[in-house]
Formats: sequence, structure tokens, C-alpha cells
Amino acid sequence: MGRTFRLRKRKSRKNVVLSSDPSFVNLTQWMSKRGWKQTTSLCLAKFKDTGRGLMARCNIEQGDVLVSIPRSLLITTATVVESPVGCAFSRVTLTPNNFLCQEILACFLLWEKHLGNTSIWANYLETLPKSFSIPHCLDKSHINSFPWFLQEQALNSIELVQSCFMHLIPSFKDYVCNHCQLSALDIFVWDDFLWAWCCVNTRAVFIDPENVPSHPIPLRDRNCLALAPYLDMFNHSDAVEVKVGLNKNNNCYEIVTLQPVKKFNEVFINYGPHSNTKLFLEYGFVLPRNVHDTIPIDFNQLKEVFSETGITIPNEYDKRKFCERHGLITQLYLSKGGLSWNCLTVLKILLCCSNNHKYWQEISFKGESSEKICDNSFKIVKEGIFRKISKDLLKSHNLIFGECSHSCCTFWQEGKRHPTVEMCRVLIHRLKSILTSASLVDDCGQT
Ligand SMILES: C[S@@+](CC[C@H](N)C(=O)[O-])C[C@H]1O[C@@H](n2cnc3c(N)ncnc32)[C@H](O)[C@@H]1O
Repeated sequence: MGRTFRLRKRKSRKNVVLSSDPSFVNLTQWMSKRGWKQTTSLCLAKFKDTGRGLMARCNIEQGDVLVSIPRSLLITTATVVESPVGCAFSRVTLTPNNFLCQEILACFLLWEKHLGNTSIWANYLETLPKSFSIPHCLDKSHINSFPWFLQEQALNSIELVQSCFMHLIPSFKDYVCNHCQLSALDIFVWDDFLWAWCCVNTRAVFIDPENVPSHPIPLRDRNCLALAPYLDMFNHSDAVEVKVGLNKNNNCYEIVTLQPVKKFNEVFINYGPHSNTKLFLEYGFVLPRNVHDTIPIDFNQLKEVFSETGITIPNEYDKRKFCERHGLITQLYLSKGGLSWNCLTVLKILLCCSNNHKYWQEISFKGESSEKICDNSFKIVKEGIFRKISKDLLKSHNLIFGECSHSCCTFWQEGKRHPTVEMCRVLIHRLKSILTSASLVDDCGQT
């Protein structure tokens, strides 16, 4: 290892302050002219573990307002109606179905982006990432190598963005941009729409629909998304708590920290109690230690384990219906502490020899029944679940990194892997550590 390599490596391990980053300077100047005031001294930085985010320039106290964004600087569906692309949405009679909130915001970003410097949002657009590591950016065939519980959700997400793109086309047919005279269909290209969709997916915040002015665009979901310039620079941590919402007194969207932050530390917010799988699917990253991390399990997988271990499920159909009726089919997962309560309960019901609902009820309320369940079968099925998850993770790992021939995987940039693929590798690694911890706990007989 040469000296230059070592120096470069040491440098890449440091946090780098980006306070003079031109796009960020332009953004804050532009926002200041529109009534934004900095409430806490923060600066943009590139953190060695989390990438671009915000750093405390002074000690921050519990209860401090981290950021306060005037409502006029939020981008909601109401902003879109008033914007250049808003007219296209007024021709909704041409569109067979109502719109999704995310679809409208993505459409807005795409349109404003094509306006270049003439967009009044140009300073904000300049700060948005150019690429993303969420699975939406991979081709479908690649996603087939993901672990099963990722596959379905990733494919659904991709199908949703594709269907929204197709759904928007009729509204924009024959529509011409007033600014550049280009046909809207030439502006509406798939890659740009995908970019805009990813921006909204990874950056939009929740806003109470009551705080969004009413407008004529027909929606098919809750009108509860907003893009918030500057505020969308905060990264996520599961270790912090914040209070978020519109402050009716000053009409600003605010984030208040519920714990202090030391000078020069990264200032995080909390996107919600998300597992690493959810963070990967929605935001394209995973946390090294995530208190909410789990491996989802589904009922059919449990059934497969039974058949693989040669254990029959007496009265299977009735038991499944019973579990569905009692809400036991949800929250089936493995965490570091072992199988979830619902998962253990479903296993016990499936193993119960009696057809009497009274015993199933006893299990679902108390976790046990006066009807004896064979301890050995219970142990065999639990081991079968661990084995199945382990095999599934290994298979995905090998498929993604073994003889993978997908061009997006091997030749993304200068021979590097696609960031989504790399992130999936990290996710599989984290999931394996859940399995290891859960197996240890289980061996100690604590589950
Ligand atoms: C709302 S943006 C936050 C700002 C973003 N880092 C940026 O540079 O624009 C959300 C995105 O930030 C990244 N991110 C957020 N929290 C992170 C974390 N704890 N570790 C790594 N990346 C994170 C992910 O790429 C996510 O999609």
C-alpha cells in the first residue's frame, strides 16, 4: 500500500464540511429571500458513514427547533396546480383514473427540471441527488435474485412507478410546453420520470392533508406528501426522536429535536420505526445497528417448512382461517430476539392436534394450551425455519454476487457494482447477523 493510497484512504474516512458547496449556498440564499430563517446553526457536510447530511455548528439543546420551513417553500400538490405543469392536470377528463400524490409531485419535478434556470425552483432542484440506490433503478430480472421477501415488494414498487408513468401519458398527449414549445411527450421520458419518482420517494415528508390547500386535481390516495427544501438534507437515525409538523403560529413546517446534539456531530431526524428491509426498499440504505430490524416470514413459508420437515398440519384450512380472523398472519418475523409472538403462536396452532377452537383460542391469548403440543415437533419446525431463512439468504447472496451477468451489476461505473446491488449485499449481511443472534438466543432456550 503506497503513501498516496494511505493518505487518500484516511481522507475518505473523515467527515468533510461542505458549507461552501455552491448549490447549498444558492439554496439557502434563495430560501432566505423567501422568508426562511435559520433557527439552528447547521452546515452541510459529507459524513464518512452516512454521506451528505447536516452537521451541528454549535451545541444543540433538547427542544430546539432544528429547522423551520415557511409553508410557501413546501412543494405540495397545491403548488403543482399553480405551476407551469398544472394546466396539464386540468385536462384530467382525458385520464382514466385519479392521480397518486407521489405521481403529481414527480411530474412537477420532472417538468421544473426541464425548465432549467427559468424554473423558480431551480436552486432547489440543483441540490437533489443525481442517482439513487433504491431497487426501482434496477431491471426486473435482477430483482429475481433478491431474497423472497424483498422481491415481491421491489417488483410491486417498480410496477407502480411504471404504471404511473403510463397513466400520465394521456394527460400530456397534445400538450406543449409554453416555455420551449417542446411536445410534453418529448419532455416526459422514462429515465427522468424515474429520477423524479425516486426524489419524491426518498425525500418527501408527511403533511396533514388538512394543511394542503384544496385543488381540483382528483386524487386516489391521501394528499399527505410535501417536498421541503433544506429539510430534506437530514439523514435518518433510529436513535433519535423528533417532533415534526406545521406550526400554526408561524405557518412553518418545523422539526424539534427531543435530545441534545453536540457541536460537530451529525444532526439526524427519525423517518420512522423502519426495518433495514424497509429502509433499503424505500430509501436505499441500511443502518449498521437497527433496533427495528427483522426478517419477515410469511404463512406459506411456514407451510413449506412443515412439508420439508415431514410434519403434517392437522386441519390446515380451518387453522389458517382462524389465524387470519385473529390477526395472527401479520407480524410474522424473526428478530435478534427470536421468532415474533405471532409467529410462535401460529406454529403452536398449526401443531395443535385438537380441532377444537377453544384450544386454538387459548394459544392465541395465552401462548399455550391445556392441549399438549409435541415439544420435539415444535423444535424441529423452528430449526426448519432458521435453516430455510439461512438457505434463502445464501442463495440470494450467491445469485447476486456469484456468477451474476447483469450488466447493471458488474459494469455500472468504472467496473464498480451498481449502488443498489452493493446496498443489497450490505442488507443480506445485516440479515444474516439477525439470524445468528436469533439462533444463539434460541439455543439458550429463551424464545
Ligand atoms: C431525505 S434524504 C437525506 C439527505 C441525503 N443524504 C442527501 O444527500 O440529499 C434521504 C436519503 O439520504 C440517505 N440517508 C438517510 N439516512 C441515512 C443513513 N443513516 N445512512 C446512510 N444514508 C442515509 C439515503 O440515501 C436516503 O434515501
